[in-house]
Amino acid sequence: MYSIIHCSQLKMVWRDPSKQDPNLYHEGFGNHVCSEAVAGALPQLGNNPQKCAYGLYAEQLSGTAFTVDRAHNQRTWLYRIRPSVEHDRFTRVNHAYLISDFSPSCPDVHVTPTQLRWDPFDVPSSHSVTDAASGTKNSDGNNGADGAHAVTDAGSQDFVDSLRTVAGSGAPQTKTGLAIHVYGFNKPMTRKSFYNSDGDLLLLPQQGRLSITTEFGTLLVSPGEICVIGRGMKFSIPELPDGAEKGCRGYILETFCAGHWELPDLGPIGANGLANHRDFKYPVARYEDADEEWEVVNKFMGGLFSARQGHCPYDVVAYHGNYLPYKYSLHTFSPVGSIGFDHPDPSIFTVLTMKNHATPGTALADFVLFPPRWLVAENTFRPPWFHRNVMSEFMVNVAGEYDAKAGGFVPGGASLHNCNTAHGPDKESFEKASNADLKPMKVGEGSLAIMFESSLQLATTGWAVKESGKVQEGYNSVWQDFVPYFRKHGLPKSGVATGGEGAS
Ligand SMILES: O=C(O)Cc1cc(O)ccc1O
Ligand SMILES: [Fe+2]
Repeated sequence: MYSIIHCSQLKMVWRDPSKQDPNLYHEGFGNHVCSEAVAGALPQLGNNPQKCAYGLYAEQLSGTAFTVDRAHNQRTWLYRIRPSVEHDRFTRVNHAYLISDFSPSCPDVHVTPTQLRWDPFDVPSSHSVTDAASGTKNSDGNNGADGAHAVTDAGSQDFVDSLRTVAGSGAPQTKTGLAIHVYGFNKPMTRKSFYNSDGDLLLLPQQGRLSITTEFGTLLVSPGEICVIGRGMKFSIPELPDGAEKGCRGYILETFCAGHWELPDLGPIGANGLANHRDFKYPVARYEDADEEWEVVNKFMGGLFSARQGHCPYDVVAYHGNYLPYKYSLHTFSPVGSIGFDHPDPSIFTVLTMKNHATPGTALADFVLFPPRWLVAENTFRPPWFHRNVMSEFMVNVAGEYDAKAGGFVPGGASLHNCNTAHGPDKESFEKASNADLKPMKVGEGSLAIMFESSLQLATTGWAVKESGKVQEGYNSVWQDFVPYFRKHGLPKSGVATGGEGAS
């Protein structure tokens, strides 16, 4: 897991980025990676020689405190054309829909234990030009010291403009909690770079492939894949995919805590299975040496701040380290399941976990997948059972149909079943599954549903439950009028156990 990997494609001093294979990645979750776009750009010894090769500047980006134990310590050394610090002062930019205060008394927040389900959130089409579509607007200034300005024109939106917070808990300032956002953009980020000081971002594209430029190189992330961009890493989405008239939509899980995603322990499953190390892909170094006006937007303590700089921030010629953005194809997940009886807990489908080290076994967040799989369990109600989970469950349908819902949970849509909120199969799915012929059957073919599961209670935003207009008002009616079959057995209206005769 902690081996050093060198980019094997280095045959000459410099590689032409236009000829770069878009499928060239380093592989292996948690690896220390060495990558050079110019041979010899990495120091032969140490991290910060008196003079770096090619006159590059050495810069360390840490992802954990310097003192974190070796197994969890993350940092990367960047060798770049200019140091990142060469930028102007930050000015405050208001963003109307990015929320980071989830206390129940906050006016932007709407708290309810009721089951919630959303139709797909809107994505502006390539020609939409309404004011309302713009997520960012001028602020009144910030403490008088920094001026304020808008970062976007009204109308079409880029990735940053389009961010809308749906739900969350905790606060970035104290590095506790998480937020769930949705994006829907139709405009490239032109000479605009973004980094998040509030936490790691797990991006789940649902519509439209993302071409993500990062300081470490490029990641192409299609629906069916996820990517993780760590706290402090700069990135841009500078182009729209071919045929992107419908725009790009996806969900983001932002984790505020100081830790990072880990592969779950496998326990008795053994050394292999679920998400395998080698299927995690890291970008290869790639740089632009350009003196041009760039805007760097930083999300910091829940707010957006913007600074200008006169050079392209993607000027990293070489890097080595283990604090890196990465992508993962959900199609490479190797599921395990019940081959006897009973429907197992969905923790068997955990792709990545964000551990809460204060409460072992109870994750701040788990990223869970419902992959295509065979169901063979005998004498079993095979879909998810009725349950009241102590963890909160935010689900997204990326594609196809989810087996516990007979409709309504549509691709691009989402649902939230909060801490202790009862849910499970709807009436139609219950009747169908409890009378089904239990032949081996494949579920989930061509479909993809995921869950952000959290030990925290999740507050929803006013935008998500009201302004967006996407909440399905009648959702909870799918669980009404279950037949009380018990009554067909002619038993008395009340009863009581007589003693310990049933104890095991
Ligand atoms: O509620 C859901 O659909 C998610 C889920 C799936 C499952 O198989 C078991 C429990 C669970 O919460
Ligand atoms: Fe559930």
